[in-house]
Amino acid sequence: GELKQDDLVNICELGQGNGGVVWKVRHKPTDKIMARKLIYLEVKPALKNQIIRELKVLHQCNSPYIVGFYGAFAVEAQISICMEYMDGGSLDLILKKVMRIPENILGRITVAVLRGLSYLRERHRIMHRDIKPSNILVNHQGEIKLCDFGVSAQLIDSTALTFIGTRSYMSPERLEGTHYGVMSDIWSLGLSLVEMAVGRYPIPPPSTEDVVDLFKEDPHGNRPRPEGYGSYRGLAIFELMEWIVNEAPPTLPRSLFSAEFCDFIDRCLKKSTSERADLNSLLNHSFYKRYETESDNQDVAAWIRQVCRTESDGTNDNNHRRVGT
Ligand SMILES: O=C(NOCCO)c1oc2ccncc2c1Nc1ccc(C2CC2)cc1F
Ligand SMILES: [Mg+2]
Repeated sequence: GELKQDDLVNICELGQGNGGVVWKVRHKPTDKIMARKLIYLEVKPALKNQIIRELKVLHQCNSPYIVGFYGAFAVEAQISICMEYMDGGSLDLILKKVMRIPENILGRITVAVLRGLSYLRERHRIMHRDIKPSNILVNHQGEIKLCDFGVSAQLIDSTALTFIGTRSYMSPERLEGTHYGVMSDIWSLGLSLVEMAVGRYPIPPPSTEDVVDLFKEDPHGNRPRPEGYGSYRGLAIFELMEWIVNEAPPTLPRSLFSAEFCDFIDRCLKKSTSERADLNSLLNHSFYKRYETESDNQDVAAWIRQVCRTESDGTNDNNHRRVGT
């Protein structure tokens, strides 16, 4: 049945994004645990009703690579989107716990994201529009799913001016304001994979010695980052956008990653959309092929357990307050 505010009980806050806050809630009538995203919007009632109507299309969004949807409703100026609770959290939070994500896990993430993007395009004729680590969620079953994609055209329009993130995963063509499409999602995937592989936002690109430093402590990347690690002073958002449009794209150091992974990244991060790989060619790339055969999620499930164990049972010193990156 329809979800409504009075049936939801807050358990704890899961996170604050630009423009939205997410709560872990319990739906009393069904006792189901959900994630409830609240988006504050001051729009005329007619537009709010249109957004809710467009969000209800999410009931038809059923894929192992897309976060489940329970319902959407509005109370005053708050839009609520109730979705599947993913108990492993988002990859940006995971990245804060570990130094970086190993290549084999990044391969499984790549399979899930490409299959999720294909599903959204083939079955719903939409692109994601906001691929980045915080919009890729995992759970203890080892499942990897996408959320926060542009299913409601009116919500896109109503938030276009406010939802500019602090660090941009936007493609050069999108920053230049020219036409863009799913090719822009491919750029964002490439940039997100480099960030998760190296352990810091990759623009401006870390120098070779920076990368060697990032890797020298612990080649396996399981030890959590020491205090203050990665808190390099990034560029201001406008400098960053200029860099993305004018400078060469980041690449992976060939000495630390497989040739297939490096090639996959290079094809995602072509600045010119005509040279950039499209979804179908990536689904035939050797890096994707290497990981698409995995029949179960046990490798990811084991890694998530390990990552969450290092955080919970305090087997190392990463329980101190973390320096904001
Ligand atoms: O959250 C959004 N942006 O995050 C910035 C604020 O933190 C967002 O931006 C949109 C634009 C257009 N239509 C939808 C959304 C949508 N939210 C959304 C989309 C799909 C799902 C699926 C159930 C998994 C859940 C969502 F919360
Ligand atoms: Mg998000």
